[in-house]
Amino acid sequence: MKTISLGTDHAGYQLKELVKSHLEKKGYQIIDFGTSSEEAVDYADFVIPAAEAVAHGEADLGLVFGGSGNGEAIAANKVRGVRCALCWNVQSALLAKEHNNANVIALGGRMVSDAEALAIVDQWLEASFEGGRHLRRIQKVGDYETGRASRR
Ligand SMILES: O=C(CO)[C@H](O)[C@H](O)COP(=O)(O)O
Repeated sequence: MKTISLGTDHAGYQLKELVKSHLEKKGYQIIDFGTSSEEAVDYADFVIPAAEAVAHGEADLGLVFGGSGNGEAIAANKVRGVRCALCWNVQSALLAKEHNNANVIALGGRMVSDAEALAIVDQWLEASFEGGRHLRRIQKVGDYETGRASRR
């Protein structure tokens, strides 16, 4: 069974706990990088470690949470090797895997209902990367990230 890393700030804490319980019931291994309460914190301190766990191969996939998910996606995408997609509905989650092969997704706890969030997570986990033209595209992004190809 896959290992999934989790990271959140205070605004995503409740949703992180809900998703954690949902995934544990399904048998996933969880690495929880916190935060562990609704006390205000800075998302970079929790999201970047969760993203690094994916980049370093300690986790297969990662989930990051915040109020909107925007800053969390930005932070996760600073980690080399991470493709983090902000997901706000089931369709965006499906495409995050089928087209982008996102290895991390970001969710906004103030943006989606609990039911929507669980449906998003399940859709992303169940979907498959299509490859083909999408592989070529994510490879170009990866080549830029590793400095092998300038886009100018
Ligand atoms: O979504 C976020 C970043 O994109 C944060 O969760 C949000 O900015 C936290 O806001 P506040 O400190 O007002 O609770």
